[in-house]
This record gives sequence, structure tokens and C-alpha cells, in this order.
Amino acid sequence: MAANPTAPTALWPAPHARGAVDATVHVPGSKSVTNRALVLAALASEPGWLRRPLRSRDTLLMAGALRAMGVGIDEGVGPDGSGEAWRVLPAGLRGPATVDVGNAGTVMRFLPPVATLAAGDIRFDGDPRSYERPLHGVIDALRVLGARIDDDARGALPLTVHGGGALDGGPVSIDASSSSQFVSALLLSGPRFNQGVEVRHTGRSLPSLPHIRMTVDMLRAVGAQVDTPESGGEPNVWRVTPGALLGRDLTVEPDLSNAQPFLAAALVTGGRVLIPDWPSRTTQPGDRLREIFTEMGGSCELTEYGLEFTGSGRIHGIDVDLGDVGELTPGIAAVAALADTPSTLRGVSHLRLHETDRLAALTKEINELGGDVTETADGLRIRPRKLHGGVFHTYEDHRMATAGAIIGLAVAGVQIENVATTAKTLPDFPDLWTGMLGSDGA
Ligand SMILES: O=C(O)C1=C[C@@H](OP(=O)(O)O)[C@@H](O)[C@H](O)C1
Ligand SMILES: C=C(OP(=O)(O)O)C(=O)O
Repeated sequence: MAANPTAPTALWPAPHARGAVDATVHVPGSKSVTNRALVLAALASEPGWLRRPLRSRDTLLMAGALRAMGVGIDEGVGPDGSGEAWRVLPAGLRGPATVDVGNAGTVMRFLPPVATLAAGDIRFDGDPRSYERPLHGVIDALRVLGARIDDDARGALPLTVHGGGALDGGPVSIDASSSSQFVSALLLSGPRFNQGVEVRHTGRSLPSLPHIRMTVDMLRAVGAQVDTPESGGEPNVWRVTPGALLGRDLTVEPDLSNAQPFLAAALVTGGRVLIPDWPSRTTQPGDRLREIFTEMGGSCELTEYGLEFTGSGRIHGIDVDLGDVGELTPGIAAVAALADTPSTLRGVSHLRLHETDRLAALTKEINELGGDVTETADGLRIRPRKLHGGVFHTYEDHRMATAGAIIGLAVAGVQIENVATTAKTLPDFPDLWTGMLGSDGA
């Protein structure tokens, strides 16, 4: 019987590039934008459209959860007749319902605040790893704001939100040093709380600030009033005024963090990759790749067609704080392992609580291919060494799988375990990857 390539134990022979890549890659929509847009459209007072939404495990879980709470999300074409779209029809949120969060940080953190607005019980459960990911910031804050939640006193999943149809809201202090998504979660539902919400971050550091800016921008785009540290407010305090949200017609940008492996392919093979529709202005952290991968040896040009990224044939190490853009770490570590000088990646201790412990996983897997990576208190030190083939384990982490594929371009005989895990945010990854390489392997 033929091996099933989607079985978690299946090994995918990562294509080895035989030359410089030269490709145009259409990257699907942003996970972070799609899941915020779904939540905001569900909370709006009128229907809205979401064009070119990402359809991946994380976003289908979000759509499924909102549907379970009574929201209409229909397949359709956009108002101008072009492109794929979701029509979102807000409705009175209700339970009882069960939400499967999978291992999606956005679903497990953004939806408990939404559930407090539902009339009825909403039960949250997910993959085993979701039980270990931090959620206490959201649970504790919601209780302070008036919610009733049963979580077996663990401060984690599984849990039940006893939705009362409304929430008082008001001021709350949280420590969001383990995830920026705590702040985003409270802000997204904030306009629908009776008193709005004022979130004060009291922890020592706050990761992924661009993702909080994305939340604020998207809230403002649907008519919410948000005061932020950047708009003259207090440091580490965000305030959302209560009010109705507009239904909008939004086109989702390509996922720039998922563009990373393709840009890395240009860097690693000394080739050229064009990513169409790269936005000229965005809050996505992946936009930082223009600067980071340029420092690592490439060059890029942002034109009306998109981002054209060209490798020089040389890859340099980098010393960089990735605290703002933590989700880029696996891909940068993979490129750094192939560089001509050492790298230090800093500011990402919170990655230990992502899809897997990414610092431990990257260290182990790159070292098992002959690499020299050490974990530091807040990141990785990577000294390039000649690598050899072998199995690259992925720990159900989509970004581990794409990191392994990057290494496989330069190192013959790399096999990725469970490449299907990329479906969390990038369902067609193996086809996009082989399509980029073309029939002659580059
Ligand atoms: O809000 C978001 O969409 C995200 C925020 C970040 O989470 P953390 O702040 O937990 O790292 C990021 O890593 C994640 O991939 C997506
Ligand atoms: C950390 C990530 O995802 P999540 O939204 O599940 O936190 C990620 O996509 O890199």
C-alpha cells in the first residue's frame, strides 16, 4: 500500500535546489488579518465581506467557532463580483456551543472574550498542546471584567465561558509578557463591552508589538475609538470606547510571514522571487523581512507588482532582536544555519510556549543535521557548520516544517516529518514549494 503523504509520521523528501530559483509565488492571505477580520465582522452591527480570506486550519477553526455561536459565514464572491469571499452575517451570539481551538493562538485567545457576549455556555477545547499554551492573562482579565469562567483552576484550556449576553468591561491589568495575543483579545471585543475596556500591561516585556498595532488599526477601520501609547496615551495602556462596529468590505493581504520560506529560497540559492500584492504599508511583522534578509545578503525592491527579492549567492549571519517579530524566528534560524558567519537571535524567550518549544526544537533539529546551535536565555546562537541530510522533526509546528524545507534546499537528503502540519496557516505549502522550484529543480 502507498504511504499516505498526509499521515503525521510521513517523511517528505525536501527538494534540493539544483540552481538559482526564479519564480513568482502567490502567497495566500494573512492568518492574523483573517482571524481578526472574522471576529470584528462577527461583532459588527451589519453584514460585512472578507475577500481573499486565508482558508487554513487556524482560520477554518475560527470560522467554525463563530458559526457555532450563531454567526453566519457564507461562501460567495465579493460585491464587485471578483475573487473568493466570505460574507459575514452577525447575529445574536448564543450557546450552548463547543469551540475547537486546535492549536491556534488566535482562536484560543480571541474567542473567550467574544463568548462572554453570548447567551449561554461556550465550551473551549483543543489539541493537547493548547492545554500548555498561556491563557491565564485572558481568563483572569475576563473575570475582573465580570465574566464567569470554569477552568478547573488551571488558568488554561479546557474551559467553559458561561456567557451572560453582555459584559461590564472597564479597566484591567494583565501581564502579557508571554503573549501579545492577551492584549489583542481584550481589545477586539472591547467595543462591545458595556464600559469598553482599558488594558494595562504590567509585565516586564511585551512581545509582538506589530500584532497589537494590527489589532488597533483593524479596530479603527471598523469605526472603534482606540487610545494607544502611540496616540499620546500612557505607556503600555490601551483604551477602547464602547460603540457599534461597522460591517466592512476587506481584502486580506498575503501572509508575509508565510512569504518567508520563499524569500529565503531566493537568498539561499542566489535566485529571485517575486511575491505579488506585497502591501506598501502594513502592520504584519513579516514586512521586517525586507530589512532582515537584506542584512543577511539579499536585496529587494518593492514595486507596484509586489516584492522582488534577489539573493547574492552569499548568506551572512545576523545579530538581531526578534521580540517584535517572533514568528519569523524559525525561518531566520534556518537561513542562519547556512550562513558564512555566526548569528545571535535575541528577545524571543516566549517562543518556548508557541506551537512547540521553538528554541529547543530548532536547536535539536539543526544540530541533528550536523549544526552548531545553542539556546540562550532569550534566543539562539547559531554557528554555521557543514550540514548533512537526515530527518527534520516538526513537533506539529508549521514553521518548523518550512524551516526544514529551507535547509533542504541547500543540504541534500533532508526529510521533513509531517509536512502536512503546514496546513495550520499555509495549506498548499508542498505544492507551492515544488512549483517555485519548477520541473528542473530550480
Ligand atoms: O496576534 C497575532 O495574530 C499573533 C501574535 C503573535 O503571538 P505572540 O505574541 O503570542 O508571539 C504571533 O507570534 C502569532 O503568530 C500571531
Ligand atoms: C505563534 C504562531 O501562531 P499562534 O497564532 O498559534 O500563536 C505562529 O503562527 O507562528
